[in-house]
Formats: sequence, C-alpha cells, structure tokens
Amino acid sequence: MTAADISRAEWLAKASTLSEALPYMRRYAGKTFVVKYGGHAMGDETVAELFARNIVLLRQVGINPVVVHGGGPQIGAMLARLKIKSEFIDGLRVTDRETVEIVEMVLSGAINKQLTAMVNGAGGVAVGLSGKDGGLIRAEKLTRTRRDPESNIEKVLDLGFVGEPKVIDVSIIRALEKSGIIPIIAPIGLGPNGETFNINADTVAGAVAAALKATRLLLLTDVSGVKDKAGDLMPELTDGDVRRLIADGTITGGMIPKVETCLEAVDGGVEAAVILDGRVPNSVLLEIFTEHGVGTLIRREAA
Ligand SMILES: Nc1ncnc2c1ncn2[C@@H]1O[C@H](COP(=O)(O)OP(=O)(O)O)[C@@H](O)[C@H]1O
Ligand SMILES: CC(=O)N[C@@H](CCC(=O)OP(=O)(O)O)C(=O)O
Repeated sequence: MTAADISRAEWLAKASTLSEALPYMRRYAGKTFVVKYGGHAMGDETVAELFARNIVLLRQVGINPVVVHGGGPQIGAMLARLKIKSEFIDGLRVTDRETVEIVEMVLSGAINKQLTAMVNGAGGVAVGLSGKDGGLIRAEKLTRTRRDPESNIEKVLDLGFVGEPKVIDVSIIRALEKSGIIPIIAPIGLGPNGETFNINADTVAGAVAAALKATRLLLLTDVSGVKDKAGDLMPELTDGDVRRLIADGTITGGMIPKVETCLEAVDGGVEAAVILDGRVPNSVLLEIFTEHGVGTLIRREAA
C-alpha cells in the first residue's frame, strides 16, 4: 500500500501502532511544519492533550514542528475579570498600555507555559518563548486606515500596541530544532523602542512559516475549514477563489485574516497552508498523513 492509498479510517487504525504508521511519515522527515493553535481550539482539555501528543509524534518521526499559539478568548476572559473593556477592529484587539500588559501575561505567562508543559508531559522536549526571546520577532506598530463612505476621506485608526512582524530571526528556532527541541511561540513582538506589541497569532504563524520556508502552515481553528454559503467544506482554494469568496460575503470575520495569512505564507515560500478544525481529535495527523487531508488547503493559482 502506498501513502496515496491510505484512507482516514485506515490511518486512525494504524495510528495505534507507530511502527505501522512509520512508512507514511517518512516522506516528511527533516521538514519544518508550523502549527498555529488558536484560542478557540484549546477549550477541551482532552483534545489539547491529544494535540500535544500529535506534536510529539511529529518530532518522533523526524519532522520539526514549530507551534505558535493564540489565546484570544482567554485574554477576553481575563480582561472581563479585571473589568477592562476590549474592542476589535477588523478582527484585531485594540490594545492600550494596560491591555498589552494583560495580553502578555495571558499569552507568554499562562497559555505558553500550559502548552509547553503539555507537550513535555506528552514525552517531548518543548521550550516556550515569545517574540522577545532570542530576537525572534521584531515588530512595528500596525497602522490601519478606513475610508469614510460619506466624505470619502481616509482615516487612520489607532489600535494602540498592536504590532506587525517586521523581522523574524529564525536562528533561535533553528538552534532548538537541531537539538530536537519543540519551540512553542507566544505572539508577542518587541518594538524598536522596547515596546511590547500584541500581534495576531495567525499573522505570527504565517510570518514564522515564511521565514522558515516551512513545508506546511497549519492553522487550527474551531471550524472544519473554509465553508461555502451552504455550509459545506471547500477542500482546496486558490488566491482567486479566496478573493471572490471575500467579495461575495462567503468568507467573513476572523476567517478573512486567516485566508490572507495563508496566501502570504505561500507567497513567502511555504509549500502549502491549511485551515482545519483543531477540536477534532488527531486532526494534525489526519491532515498530514492522509492523502486528502481534512481541512481547506490554500495555494496560489499556477502562473
Ligand atoms: N466561509 C467561512 N467558513 C468558515 N468559517 C468562517 C467563514 N466565514 C467566517 N467564518 C468564521 O471564522 C471563524 C474562525 O475565525 P476566528 O474566530 O478568528 O478563529 P481563531 O480564534 O481560531 O483564530 C469561524 O468560527 C467562523 O465563525
Ligand atoms: C492583535 C490581536 O488581536 N491579538 C490577539 C492575540 C491572540 C490571538 O490571536 O489569539 P487567537 O488565535 O486565539 O484568536 C488578541 O489580542 O486576541
């Protein structure tokens, strides 16, 4: 049987014995996979533990997994506990000085350490870091503009300490990879004047994947992938499809930056980007080791 013959059901049966699964895994040995684990997908502890085991398994078969995590709902819950109001513009949290402190505490302090401990508990060797460690993510303030429909004048929107990655220095990731260590990255960047920047986790995952020229960028979320108007999963989309689906209102909200991140990553040298459901047990393994995958694969149209 070749890798192309394996069905999802067969994969699940084989996953119980590593030795049987190995032939299907070898094709990716030595490759780097960037996996973004979204805050919504983290909810269920059993699924989170399975996620950690999947990541360790990738490492055990010779793949270099790099995890970037989110934590939007968890930041929201902490801000609510502290009675700090939070608003979003284009899916990005407006982040004032007080908010950025909480964002860093929740992402780098709580979630990053939980996930790192989980991967270590699953038998891997993981190290948690943020964009501040090893000069990983140099960021600058993100500027957003919006055209006022009545006056047609473009207004600059101030999102506060929301950053965009400018320079990704992958040396720390490569050093960890060489030692068999799994990096777990919180989406925090360091600004030119020592500022802490809150960066959308999808954006960080895309930028890190492009800088590493990763073989795959996997964005784990709380839906099965990109769906059409009838709610059916679309297994594969090109940049042209994505533009059309945004324009006709099929792709909305948080899914817009996700698909845009995928296209930028593919443009930046990532072989393929996939949006998939992180709440489904073993979704990472199913996506990587079955021929058809489970989510929506996004690629550029052939020139
Ligand atoms: N065409 C679409 N297909 C699937 N999900 C979509 C689509 N358009 C908008 N969405 C929304 O995008 C959400 C995923 O984005 P988001 O909530 O930002 O995820 P995460 O927290 O994992 O980063 C889905 O839960 C869904 O509500
Ligand atoms: C600027 C911005 O919006 N940053 C995000 C960072 C966390 C994130 O992206 O988490 P998810 O992947 O779980 O949504 C935030 O503050 O929520």
